Amino acid sequence: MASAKLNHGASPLSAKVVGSFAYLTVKDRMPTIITKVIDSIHRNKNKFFEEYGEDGIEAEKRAISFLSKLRNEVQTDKPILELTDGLRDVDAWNQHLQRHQTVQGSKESVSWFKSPWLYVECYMYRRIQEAIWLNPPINEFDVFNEGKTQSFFESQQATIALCTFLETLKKDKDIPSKNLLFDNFIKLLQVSLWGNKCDLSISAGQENYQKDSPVEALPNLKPFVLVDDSHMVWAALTSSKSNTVSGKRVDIVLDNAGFELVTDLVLADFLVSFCLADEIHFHGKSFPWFVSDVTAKDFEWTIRQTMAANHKWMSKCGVQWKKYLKDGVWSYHDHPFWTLPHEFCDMAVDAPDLYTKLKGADLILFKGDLNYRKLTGDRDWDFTVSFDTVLRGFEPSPLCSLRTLKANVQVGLQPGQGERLTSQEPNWMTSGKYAVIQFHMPHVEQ
Ligand SMILES: O=P(O)(O)OC[C@@]1(O)O[C@H](CO)[C@@H](O)[C@@H]1O
Ligand SMILES: [Mn+2]
Repeated sequence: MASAKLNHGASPLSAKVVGSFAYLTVKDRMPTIITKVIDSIHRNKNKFFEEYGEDGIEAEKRAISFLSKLRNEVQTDKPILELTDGLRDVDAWNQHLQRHQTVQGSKESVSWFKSPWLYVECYMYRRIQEAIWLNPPINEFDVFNEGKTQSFFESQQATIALCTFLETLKKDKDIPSKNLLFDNFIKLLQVSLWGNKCDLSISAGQENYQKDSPVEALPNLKPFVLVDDSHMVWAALTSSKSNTVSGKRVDIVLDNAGFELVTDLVLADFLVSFCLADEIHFHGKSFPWFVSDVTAKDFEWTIRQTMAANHKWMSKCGVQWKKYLKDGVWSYHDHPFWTLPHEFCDMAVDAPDLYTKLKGADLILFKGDLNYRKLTGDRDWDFTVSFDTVLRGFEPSPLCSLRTLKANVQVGLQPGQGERLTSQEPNWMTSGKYAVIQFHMPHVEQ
């Protein structure tokens, strides 16, 4: 891996700043998440015994002791350690650690409270994975599975409403006018945007699900969309410039399982059903990540559950999604880069294969807050700096971030807009109440 530039741009958010959201996350929310992981492993003790006998119990104990040690390292601001579990991303992580040690001047200075928040928060999830992975036979256990499945079941009513909305559109035999198609596209894009409100890591695993009809709620949410580039997304999707030989491809870089994933699948179904895309590539995580993020297992499970639902339109959607996958119209991809702590501007150098793959898309939708933090480098940018500027050359294809605000980074606002919000609602950047739809078109012809 070539050396990356850690020093590009404004300073990274960090728990160094006492009282900041990053500080409160490292101090309170991250230890709480580790405690919940320990609880979840402990609750499954009987299951491990049934499956693996005494070996399962021993592994449970060892994993819990790894995790207790990890929690102590966070709480006492210990140096970040090298990974030792031999997984394929170990070198990338350890090289990244060395870069930080070089920049910060010593091994001791790279620690939970002194280093960039983005780095240490990602590292915590990787260490949780290490604790599981190093302890066979429970090494395939998803410590966040219960929360993800619960959030799916608890959003059932909203899922039914959304699937019914989609199937009603499809049933209408008339070819929709371009205006109607646009209106419905905007609706489903916004539903997918607000689906991002339902992540479990911001609430440290507390219940967080969608109860109402997501489409009907949209007009009330409009004032909370601070930047709305959806017209540009539409233009990118409907321009004739795209690759007509192999068809139009939309990539969705997924965020959370549960209701958010349902909103993404419905949007993807709409794009294909109304010929706005010929192919959808979904990108997920290769191990459990940030409490609620989608893994391959979650993706398959969600489609299976949707198919099996006891509701005509919901199960019809599930059957259609399964068929899209079988026919190769939809495909699921994971790449180790998505679970590294790197800013996306380093992708071209640090994961050139993924960057090249993304270049094949006509549009990339980046879901959620963590993807926004990685797009912007999780830095203390001025609110008015442009989205184009902070991407710092990351432009594999036309791209759009659909994100509800849950971290102190926001760019592309009007002069005074951020300051006004700060004076009215001090926690506007972290409450999940506000959102952005931010688009970027590459400067050079792809
Ligand atoms: O990417 P997502 O699921 O929208 O949000 C992830 C998240 O909850 O995790 C961090 C909190 O610890 C924040 O960056 C962010 O709010
Ligand atoms: Mn997430």
